[in-house]
Amino acid sequence: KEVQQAQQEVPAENNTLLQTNQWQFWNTQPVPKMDDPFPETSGPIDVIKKPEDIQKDPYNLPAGFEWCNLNLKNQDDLDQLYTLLVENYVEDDDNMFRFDYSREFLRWALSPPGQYEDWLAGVRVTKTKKLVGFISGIPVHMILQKKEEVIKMTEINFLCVNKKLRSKRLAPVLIKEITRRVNIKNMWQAVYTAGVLIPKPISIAQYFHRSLNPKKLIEINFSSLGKNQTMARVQKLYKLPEETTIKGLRPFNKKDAPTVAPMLNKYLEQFDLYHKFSVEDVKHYFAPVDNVIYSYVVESEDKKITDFFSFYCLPSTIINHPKHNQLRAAYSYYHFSTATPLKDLIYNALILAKKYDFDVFNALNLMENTQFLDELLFSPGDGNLHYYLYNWRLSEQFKPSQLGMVLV
Ligand SMILES: CCCCCCCCCCCCCC(=O)SCCNC(=O)CCNC(=O)[C@H](O)C(C)(C)COP(=O)(O)OP(=O)(O)OC[C@H]1O[C@@H](n2cnc3c(N)ncnc32)[C@H](O)[C@@H]1OP(=O)(O)O
Ligand SMILES: CNCCCN(C)c1ncc(F)c(N2CC(C(=O)NCc3cnc4ccccn34)C2)n1
Repeated sequence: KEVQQAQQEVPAENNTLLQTNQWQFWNTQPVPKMDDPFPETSGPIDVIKKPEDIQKDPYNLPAGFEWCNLNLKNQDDLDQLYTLLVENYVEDDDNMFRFDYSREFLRWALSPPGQYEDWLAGVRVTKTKKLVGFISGIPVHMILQKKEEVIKMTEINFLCVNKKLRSKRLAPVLIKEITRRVNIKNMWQAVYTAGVLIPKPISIAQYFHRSLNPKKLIEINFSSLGKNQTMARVQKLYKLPEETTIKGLRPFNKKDAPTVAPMLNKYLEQFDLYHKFSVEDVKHYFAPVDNVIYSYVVESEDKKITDFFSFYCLPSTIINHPKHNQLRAAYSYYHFSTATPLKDLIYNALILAKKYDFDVFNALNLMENTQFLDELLFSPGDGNLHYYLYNWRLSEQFKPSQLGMVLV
């Protein structure tokens, strides 16, 4: 009571000394505090535990709610997850856009090789069975700085609580429950990203956008006309050829997986954080699926694969716009180059994205992406993507160029 009283008297910005409620949940978790110093060597934060130390039963939910495992092969579960996210998932700060991950996309992103059936954790209203909360984990083999050490961990994503149930501390319960389900599988680390700042980012990447349909982007206020720019001038500036320009460019197919996997892993070795792709992973993640994932290889005269790029399809709902209701966005995913310069590969990705009627092509400034952002006319976005590790303290802050992994 007296703290609240004191906080009222002291202006918010400088009552941090009195701040007793900041990071109330995250301060209980094995993640670095915002102002922790860096240790000599990287390593786990928590005491080493065993699966048998982990509680067997799920965390308690408020009365009237129950846990469920989603099975995305079941159309009804898939519909419920799609509906929860399309109505309640990430929006920009001005609430103009909300992600619209499609059903096909969710099945692709959440059913990789080795997936566990209890890592798609949902919360339902007991009476109506309506899905009102969700969090997902998928298994990944991560390489962290030391090239020979592969850490089996989970990649967490799609944390979502129905808008009507916000600020009831449901997120910590979802996070603790997925942690329990991962620990039981003898895995103790996680990787995740978020637009929000929480303790404690290992790196902060920035979004960049390349206009493909500038007229629509300006109409929906995604972009704006520069002061001495006309619409005609802007459309000319961003115009792309009808056809691709790289000889030997063709869609990736599953038969390429045994060749592409080792080449992709080799390319990613230059970074300090990335995951190792099995041949099965490459088959799953890169087999083209319309309106989900687009992947291409460059094949030389003697049928050798020399280069690879991919982008994923993530539309956004345009909230309350009279003329447009969907922004079609393509996001740069994984690539490698051994013969064709990266900027030529991505230039061809732009040509293909335009051909598939995307409005914008987004990329982060991680991996070697800064090599092409300026030349291919990307502009910096307002979104930052914070990268996080759970239960792992790094010996240094990573620059985005040290990151070799893209989450959807
Ligand atoms: C070893 C295995 C470990 C596995 C787990 C690894 C960790 C995984 C971590 C999750 C990775 C997710 C990756 C993605 O999916 S990032 C995308 C997250 N989803 C959205 O932004 C969708 C729209 N928003 C919502 O649905 C809700 O606002 C959510 C569910 C996000 C919070 O619900 P609500 O707004 O009703 O709040 P609350 O009262 O329940 O809880 C408040 C507490 O929650 C902390 N909070 C708020 N937003 C986030 C966030 N994005 N990551 C982590 N923590 C977050 C907040 O700081 C506060 O804690 P503290 O400040 O008091 O300490
Ligand atoms: C945990 N998963 C990480 C990736 C999720 N991804 C794709 C994402 N995470 C945070 C962002 F900041 C972001 N941005 C793309 C940039 C952008 O396009 N901003 C305008 C915009 C259009 N639609 C939306 C929807 C929500 C937020 C901003 N939006 C900013 N993307």
